[in-house]
Amino acid sequence: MELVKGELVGIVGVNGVGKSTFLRTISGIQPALKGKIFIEQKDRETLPAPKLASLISLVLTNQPISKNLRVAELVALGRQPYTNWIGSVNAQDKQQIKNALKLVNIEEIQHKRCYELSDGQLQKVLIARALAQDTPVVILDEPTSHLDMYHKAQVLKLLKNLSQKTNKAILFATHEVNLAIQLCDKIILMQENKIVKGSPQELISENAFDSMFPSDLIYFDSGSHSFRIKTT
Ligand SMILES: Nc1ncnc2c1ncn2[C@@H]1O[C@H](COP(=O)(O)OP(=O)(O)OP(=O)(O)O)[C@@H](O)[C@H]1O
Repeated sequence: MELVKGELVGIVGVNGVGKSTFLRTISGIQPALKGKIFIEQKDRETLPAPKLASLISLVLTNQPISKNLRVAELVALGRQPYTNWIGSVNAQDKQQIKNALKLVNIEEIQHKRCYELSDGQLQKVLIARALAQDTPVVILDEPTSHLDMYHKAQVLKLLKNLSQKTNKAILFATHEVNLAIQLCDKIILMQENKIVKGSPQELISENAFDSMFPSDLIYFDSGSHSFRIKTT
């Protein structure tokens, strides 16, 4: 598989199919059982941790964070791969932090403590931290879990805009298939015995979504490009 700069790529698939395992493997949290990962032509396994941190940023669900920190402080942690051993930020770091807050549109809440934020706001802060890290690749695991329908759409729309504005490759795992179809440039559909990838339109025309779930309860409606519940 290939990730291209400026593209938003969603990974979809049923619970337990391996989406998170795949993302953890790409980002180096766990070793690959098989295969190789190259980032900007460099073999990931040969990259020292600080170099890897300048290439891939990661936003995980339920990752432990210190909610006592203020928003701007948490975003500033994204600069950690570039700061000196005491973590002091220079003018360039400050500019990157400012840019990240602006891109995600959270400047107004930058002085709030993270425990004061809603789940949707916190998710944006974590995305801003990844942007402050200034990497060509951003990986997110279920960035919209715990969010209501409006905020799910808002976060995914934000990722779409960021991929275009910042020219980053953004890869995320999601259960929001209907939203992914509307917003992603490419979709990777993981199934137990095969992986299909392509533009949403390509996957729809190949009827790839038809076999995603057991057919007793829901079905893929090719007219509305969305999953629907069977009423009979
Ligand atoms: N630490 C672990 N040790 C052993 N097996 C694991 C571990 N983590 C995950 N698995 C197993 O690996 C498989 C893939 O899990 P993974 O979490 O990657 O799936 P997923 O597609 O992200 O699922 P979900 O949509 O439920 O988050 C599952 O069968 C899971 O039980």
